[in-house]
Amino acid sequence: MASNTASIFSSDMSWQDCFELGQQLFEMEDYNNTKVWLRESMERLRRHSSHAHSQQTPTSGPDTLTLNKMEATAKSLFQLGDFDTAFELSQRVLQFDPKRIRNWHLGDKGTAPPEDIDDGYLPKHTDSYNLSEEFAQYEKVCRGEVHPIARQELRCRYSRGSHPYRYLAPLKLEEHSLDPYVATYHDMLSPRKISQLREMAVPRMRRSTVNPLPGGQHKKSAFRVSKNAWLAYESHPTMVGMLRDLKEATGLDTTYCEQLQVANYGVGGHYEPHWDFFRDPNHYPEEEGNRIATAIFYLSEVEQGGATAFPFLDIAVKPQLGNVLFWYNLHRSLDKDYRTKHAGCPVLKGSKWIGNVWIHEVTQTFARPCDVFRDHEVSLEYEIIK
Ligand SMILES: O=C(O)CCC(=O)C(=O)O
Ligand SMILES: [Fe+2]
Repeated sequence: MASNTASIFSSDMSWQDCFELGQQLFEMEDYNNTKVWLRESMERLRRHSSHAHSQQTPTSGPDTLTLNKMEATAKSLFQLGDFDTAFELSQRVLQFDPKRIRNWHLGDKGTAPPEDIDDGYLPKHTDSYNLSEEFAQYEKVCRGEVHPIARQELRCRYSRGSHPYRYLAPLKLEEHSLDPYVATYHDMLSPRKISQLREMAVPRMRRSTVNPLPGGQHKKSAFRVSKNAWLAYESHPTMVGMLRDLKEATGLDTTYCEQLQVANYGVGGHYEPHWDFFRDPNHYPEEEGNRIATAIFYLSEVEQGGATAFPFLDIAVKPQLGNVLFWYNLHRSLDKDYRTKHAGCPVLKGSKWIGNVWIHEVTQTFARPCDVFRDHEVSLEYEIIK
């Protein structure tokens, strides 16, 4: 499979990439696929090291941390009864650090400490969701199997947004869908500002969580595999500027936004289909209202995978450094627009960084007035999983 992917995209996956994928799958309790990827990874590591040996070039084997992970994974696989894969992993560990055999004879006292104790952990979506048409469609869109139909009305154009300054410096706008409205603003953040943001976020990054119940505990979940940090806009002029630019572009008032959420996905990282609006009013402050719109600032590109996908709209947006993907989560009537279900597709190669801005509904009355008629019915059928 790894070589198939490589032949399509003409780039190869390293043994570390395959190992990372295997580990993610293990975390998701997908043991059949775990086995395939871990074995592929070990085979590649074996080939990599024997090639280096035959060329008489010094090879940099796995570092201590990786060896610890390999050892811990082998142990878990052994306990699950997958002796062959456990054996294969152990062989590679011993190849690079033969002294470890002594620890194994000492039992638990000698093994590497677990990296992170998981207290609350939610499984992936239910099996029935993974078998649904909707999920199959999500996977298709992530693979780039989209069928652009009747999109003649969509344009790439210069936009003056809502500020006179933008007559001099118009924005580069690419429309993906008019109803619901989904668009990209190109070149909104310079590489220098992106580096600043990422540097500010790194020390605060923690494993992302989801919170299914209002007031409930935030939990790690296999349907959202990433790390994130929250940054206060006022803490740096770059972030103040991001809100100002968004306001100029969209006309929306950015007074009521959550803090900036910087997120990072490694290989295998993803965020399965979800809505950004809250379904339960207890989840958001009444005086701010629900999340009317989302703006994703792309803080990196991704070599393979990692698109933002809208399964119902047949849209997959590839991260492009400095671009902003913007959409409305609510109808003009402020009803939830169920067509806006979206996902962060799995990263296959590289690393993905984004900055999420969530703009709330209060104070947008003049920027986005409602129509004479309530316009929510078109999206109701998308609430139900098929
Ligand atoms: O990673 C992406 O492209 C989407 C992220 C997202 O939907 C979210 O953080 O709510
Ligand atoms: Fe989202």
